[in-house]
Amino acid sequence: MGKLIIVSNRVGSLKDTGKAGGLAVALVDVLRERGGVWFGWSGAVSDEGTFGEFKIERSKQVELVQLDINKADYDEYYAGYANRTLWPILHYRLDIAEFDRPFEEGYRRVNERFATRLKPLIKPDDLIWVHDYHFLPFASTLRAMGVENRIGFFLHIPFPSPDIITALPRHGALIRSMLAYDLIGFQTMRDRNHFIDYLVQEQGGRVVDDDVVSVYGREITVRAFPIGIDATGFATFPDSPEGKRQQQRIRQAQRDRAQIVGVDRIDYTKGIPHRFRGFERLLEEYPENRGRVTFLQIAPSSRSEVDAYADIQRELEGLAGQINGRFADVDWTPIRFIARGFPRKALAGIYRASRIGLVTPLRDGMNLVAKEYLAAQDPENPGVLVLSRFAGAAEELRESVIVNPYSAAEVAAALQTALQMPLDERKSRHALMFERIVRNDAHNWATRYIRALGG
Ligand SMILES: O=P(O)(O)OC[C@H]1O[C@H](O[C@H]2O[C@H](CO)[C@@H](O)[C@H](O)[C@H]2O)[C@H](O)[C@@H](O)[C@@H]1O
Ligand SMILES: O=c1ccn([C@@H]2O[C@H](COP(=O)(O)OP(=O)(O)O)[C@@H](O)[C@H]2O)c(=O)[nH]1
Repeated sequence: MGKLIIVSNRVGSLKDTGKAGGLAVALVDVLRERGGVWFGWSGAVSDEGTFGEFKIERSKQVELVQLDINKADYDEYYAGYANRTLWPILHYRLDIAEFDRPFEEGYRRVNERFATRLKPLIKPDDLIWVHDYHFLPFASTLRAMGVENRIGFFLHIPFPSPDIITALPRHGALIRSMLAYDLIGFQTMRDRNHFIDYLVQEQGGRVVDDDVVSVYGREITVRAFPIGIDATGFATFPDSPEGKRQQQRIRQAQRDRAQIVGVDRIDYTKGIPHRFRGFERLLEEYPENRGRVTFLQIAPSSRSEVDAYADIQRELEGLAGQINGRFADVDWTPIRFIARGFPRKALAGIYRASRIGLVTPLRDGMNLVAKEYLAAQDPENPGVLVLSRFAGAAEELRESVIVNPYSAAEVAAALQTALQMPLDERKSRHALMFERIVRNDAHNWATRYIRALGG
């Protein structure tokens, strides 16, 4: 059995700092089991860029191998084609995407340089697993260099219908380059079906078997693999010292008030302003909640060099101020908006102390916060997850209160339902979903994918 090579823009960590997400931890576990390499960007920008020395971290049979990129790569690849063109289009936001950025510019250059640097590390039996929209053409670049290994791809973000994806200039060339993969995985059946529709409608593909599409003489497996978290591990976090400390702080400050919590990177896909308006509508239409319910939004900044991200924080500060100005009382502040991140053990305590987890993206590949909120609940007295129908997680978490995030009235009604939900119903909904996220945890997800790839 050859080693596993994981390629992704962000690379996990071998140190258990508690900061790494469940996904990073799960992938490191899988690498530890069979030995392997995790290859990607170091997160640093330097003059040598991809021509510089590898930054290597080793532990037993796992190696993290990382490269810098240079300023032009950062602007054209990460902050450029990946996050100004692909990210908005794949999240259905044609209105803010940049259409005049050819992928042949920095995006393809960085893919080619990373592939060139990876090539000498590849042995004939190795399995290669490439992640996310930063590296769509990676396999085709490797194939052009003569690499014949099994290569799989997993897309962490949505894949929209052909109507939308065909608005991407030169979509045909870019997506044809993905046909060099042997297995292409998506978060949901919806994304998988859109991709197959695209291959059939735009590239002359033919579905030959359940998950197999024949296109340009190749047979590619296209399947949904909804990503999981380390649910049993995360369930212990509220009882960690940091988790307990946060619960205590909230309970002291909130006394018997019900807390609603939202946790998201500041991103226009997450629907945070819509969510604020939904909470405002709750206070308007169900006035019995005034003085008795609070909303805490945690929102670390993200990709702030990209214009579409720059103004969201200011917009949220304005909205929170407006809503607080309108409803606050001397002893009650309706919205607390915190524009920075928290470690995951602290988040777990915050989730446990919150009566509602409010997860309302306008589009999201999966949304791990939804799963973490459930994992952190006390099974004997769980809170309620209010979840957007447009999060990938909604395909699995059917017992949450599902909402249309665009409708403030619907969000307000869902919050009211959640606030009034009897204990028995909360327990039964939570038990069903918790059992499901334990069964499909991050480790099972990775193992299933690798098996499907032939590992
Ligand atoms: O690396 P950044 O630019 O700082 O962004 C953070 C990550 O955002 C995206 O996350 C996605 O993956 C999650 C796990 O599968 C999924 O739950 C979520 O819905 C997605 O948005 C992005 O896909 C990652 O590559 C980024 O590292
Ligand atoms: O202050 C924060 C906010 C978020 N997260 C973590 O960031 C991840 C967010 O993943 P999700 O799939 O919800 O969205 P993404 O940001 O990947 O689009 C989750 O594991 C969160 O626990 C965190 O550690 N601290």
